[in-house]
Amino acid sequence: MVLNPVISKLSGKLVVLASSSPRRLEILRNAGLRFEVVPSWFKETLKKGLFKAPHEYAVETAKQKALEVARRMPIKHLKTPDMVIGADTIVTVDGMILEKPVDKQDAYRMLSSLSGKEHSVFTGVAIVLCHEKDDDELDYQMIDFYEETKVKFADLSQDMLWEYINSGEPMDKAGGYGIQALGGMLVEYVHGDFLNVVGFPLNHFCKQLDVIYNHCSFVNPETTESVYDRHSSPILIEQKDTSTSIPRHSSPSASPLHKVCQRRCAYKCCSSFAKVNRLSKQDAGEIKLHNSETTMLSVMRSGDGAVIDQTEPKKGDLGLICELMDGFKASKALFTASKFGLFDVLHKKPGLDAEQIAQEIKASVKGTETLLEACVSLGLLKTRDTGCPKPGFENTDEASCFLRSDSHFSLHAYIQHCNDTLWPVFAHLESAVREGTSQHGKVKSSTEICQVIILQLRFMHAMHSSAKVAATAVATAFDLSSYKTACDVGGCTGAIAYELIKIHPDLSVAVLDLPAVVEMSAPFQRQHTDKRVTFKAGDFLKDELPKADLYVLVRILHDLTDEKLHILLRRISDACTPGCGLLLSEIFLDENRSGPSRGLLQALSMSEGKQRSAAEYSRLLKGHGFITAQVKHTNSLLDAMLCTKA
Ligand SMILES: O=c1[nH]cc([C@@H]2O[C@H](COP(=O)(O)OP(=O)(O)OP(=O)(O)O)[C@@H](O)[C@H]2O)c(=O)[nH]1
Repeated sequence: MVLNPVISKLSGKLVVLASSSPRRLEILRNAGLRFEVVPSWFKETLKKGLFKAPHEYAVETAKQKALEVARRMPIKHLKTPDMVIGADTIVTVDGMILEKPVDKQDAYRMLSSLSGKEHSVFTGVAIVLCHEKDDDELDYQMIDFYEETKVKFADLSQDMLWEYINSGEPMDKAGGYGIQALGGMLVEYVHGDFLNVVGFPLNHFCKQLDVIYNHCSFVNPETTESVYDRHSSPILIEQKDTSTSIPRHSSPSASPLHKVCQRRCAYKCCSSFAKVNRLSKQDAGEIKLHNSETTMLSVMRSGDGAVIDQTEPKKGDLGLICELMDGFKASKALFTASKFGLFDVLHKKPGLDAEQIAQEIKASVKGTETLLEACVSLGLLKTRDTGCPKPGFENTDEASCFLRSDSHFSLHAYIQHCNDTLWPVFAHLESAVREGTSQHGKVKSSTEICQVIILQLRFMHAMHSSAKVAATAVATAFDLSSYKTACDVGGCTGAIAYELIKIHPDLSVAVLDLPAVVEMSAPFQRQHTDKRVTFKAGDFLKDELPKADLYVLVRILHDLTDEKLHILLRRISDACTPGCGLLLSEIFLDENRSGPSRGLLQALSMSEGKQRSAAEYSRLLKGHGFITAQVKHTNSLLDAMLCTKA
């Protein structure tokens, strides 16, 4: 028998606490909840500056912790949980967010900033409701909320502070104190939920369970039907079209588009608001559930059921517009840092200060300082306390992984391509839109002919680097064990081919590309000794295609005119016998063409071709005798589709 009947609704379900915090475990165990503990591997590195309010940071971190476990469990633990709970506790004082101290000095800095003052403790909580799917994708709904508690600290003397720090208690606790133990002695008063300070707002959590299990029937992921309160209490849901595919390991970037489609919420949370997100198997579609206190939208339905959006301006909208207005500045800051080799310098010598970095990259100190600060704000660099007045700088994990020129997944060359080729093309976007033509010609005409080869090589470097990042997702998208020979049509440097043979030991791949490309791709193959990848020079629109039982088309079709596209598909179809496969990899647009932004923005600079949805590609291929067997939204740079020749 448990005090809160809602807890009992979870009996028989696989509930997972995505946390290593012993306090959260204890709070939930004491409440009678039965669950497994699977600590999250999500690193708490979200860029705080990107959040409008501190609680949003805590909530987002909680979401990412929970999602990481929800995604990992079916793969690593071979079971899909019914519910995953994630939480993140932070302390805010004087506009700063304090998490767990990294060392004693950090604990001292935190505790002295709290001394004699009132501060806020926020715990963000995420509840992920998972739905098992036939394929290996995960459908889930996300409920998130936060709780705020105010705590006032007494004046703390130096002795007291150090005695407390030396007790060891502060180290694994947000803000550097544990209110439930020795830290309780530092506290003058607490306004709000005590357990929230300890790490988990139990009361609010139970109220949310009540909403989930007693008051709401959630959206059916298959039909995207509306949410209705069983007791007809009005619900307002804002459906956000997050059509941009979100990399499974990254923090979500919400698409700007909002579609309002629901009713009002009767449930009132005490101090916070609740959100319900739904991300389908394409990680698309987000739904927010507001309580009536925070409702800023009024929604009506017209006679034909269409939604009339009477949205009043709200603060969030300005944030979105500012983000878009500044987007080009952020891109250029990344390109510039990359061009100066900043991420390579900081990889070799982490912790350098601005002056030392300026010397290394041969730039002005003032300019370097400004660039470094911008990079920190964008989450590309982080500062390091060197004990000197000037901070040191180091790469974030993302920069280490993708921005160094020598890392395995380096996007350095692709970023240079963005800077040197795409940036000037986008400067002509107005003309491109007005005239409906690509502006590549205009930009290229100013280029010396002798530079063409250098440009071609740079382009190959760019394609190679982005192909390497996408390669694993493409190569692992489907079971290709029944194919023995493949032809990567327009396979350039062989980045995809080498990944394919790595994943599929019985496969050998012939890469077909133009003679000049094959010639220039030699330096990219030096590190590879495997003879299962061969290169054949030829024009895929004219020359004979190598015989294979699997044809691979990665980022080819979107760039071709309709005429060329049909020529190529007809040629591949003619080369195929029944049962042969076609592996197509592109960015697949949503069926309503509302995203993902990566695909739609790329279309703005495309010379001849067209971006398409999976269904559109499927129809095209069907016209050439290929039946689509499987489609995979990989959440990497490219999606994939496997078809069979009928
Ligand atoms: O008074 C107290 N305040 C805070 C705590 C504990 O502090 C940590 C907060 O850190 P976080 O939210 O990042 O959670 P982790 O411990 O790292 O575990 P996760 O696996 O969930 O990331 C939390 O443990 C609080 O309980 C305290 O004990 N007293």
